[in-house]
Amino acid sequence: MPADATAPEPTQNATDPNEPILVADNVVRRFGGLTAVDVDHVEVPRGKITALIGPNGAGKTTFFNLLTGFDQPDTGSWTYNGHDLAGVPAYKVARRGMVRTFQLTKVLAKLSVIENMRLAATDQRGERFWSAPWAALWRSQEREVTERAYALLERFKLKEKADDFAGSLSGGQRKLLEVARALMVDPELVMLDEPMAGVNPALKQSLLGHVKSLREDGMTVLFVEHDMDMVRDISDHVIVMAQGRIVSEGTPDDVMSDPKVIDAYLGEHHDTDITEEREAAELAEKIAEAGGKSEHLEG
Ligand SMILES: Nc1ncnc2c1ncn2[C@@H]1O[C@H](COP(=O)(O)OP(=O)(O)OP(=O)(O)O)[C@@H](O)[C@H]1O
Repeated sequence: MPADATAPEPTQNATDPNEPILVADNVVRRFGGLTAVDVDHVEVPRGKITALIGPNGAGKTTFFNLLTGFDQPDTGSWTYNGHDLAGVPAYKVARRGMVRTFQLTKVLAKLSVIENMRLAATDQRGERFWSAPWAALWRSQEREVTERAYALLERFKLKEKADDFAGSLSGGQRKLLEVARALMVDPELVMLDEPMAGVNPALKQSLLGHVKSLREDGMTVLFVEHDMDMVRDISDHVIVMAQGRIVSEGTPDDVMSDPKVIDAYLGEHHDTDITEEREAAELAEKIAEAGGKSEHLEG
C-alpha cells in the first residue's frame, strides 16, 4: 500500500499547451450490424471548450462512453496527455484527471447532496481507498474530502442544499451537482453529457458561467449538447458527428455554416416520421440562424 493512497495517479508529462489533450484514431464500435462509432481521427484541444454535436443517434454518447472507459471499442486507440487509454477502466481514467458527468441515477437521488459529493471522490479513487487499514489516515482523508465537497458546493451555490436529498433538486441544480461531483477529483479534462438538458432558463446562464469558469481555471471541457445557443455561446471548437463519423470540425461559425452539417441534421431523418423530420428541420434552421447571428454580431 503506498503511503498516499488517495493521491491521483500521476498525471502524464506531455502537457505542452499546444498539444491536444486527447487524440483518438480509428475508433470503431459496432452493435450487431450497426456501426455506432467510426471515428478515423479526432483531437480535443487543450485548455479550450469543445462541443461534440450531431443529430440523434449520431454516436456521441457511445463515443463518450468509449473514451472514458465505460464501453470497449471493436478497434481503435486514443491517448490522453500522450498516454494510451484504450483498455483502461473508467475509475482509472477518472483518477488520471479525465472525468465525465452522468444523469443522476435513482440511487444517487436517494442520497443527500453532500453524500453524492463524497461518493464521487471515493468512486474515483477506487476500492483500495476503503480497504486502507489505517483509521487515522482514513479520517484525515475523509476530512479533506468533506472540506473539498463543501467548498465546491459553495462555488456552485448548492451549500444550502448539502443535506437535502439529491432527488429533491431541480433539473438545473442536479446538473450543477453533476459538475461539482466531477470536480471532486481535480480533473484536467471535464466531459459533460448534455449539461443543458432539463435546465430552466434561470439556471442556464449560471451553468454557462460555471462551464466557462472551468476553462478559466485551466481545465479542458468537452461537452455533448443539443442546445445550439450554448454551443455558439461558449465553444472554442466544435466537432460534428453523424452516423458515427466526424463530418465537420472548426469554430462554431465554421461548422454552423457548413452545408455538410445541415445535411447531417436533415439527412438522418429522410425515412422517419413527419414529427422527427420537422424537429430536424427546425434544428437545422436553428444552426443556420445561430451561424447568421454570430456573423451579424461580428460584422
Ligand atoms: N447498447 C446499445 N446497443 C445497441 N445499440 C446501441 C447501444 N447504444 C447505442 N446504440 C445505437 O448506437 C447509435 C448511436 O447511439 P448514441 O446514443 O451514441 O447516439 P447519440 O449521438 O448520443 O444520440 P442522442 O443525441 O440521441 O443521445 C444509435 O443508433 C443507438 O441506437
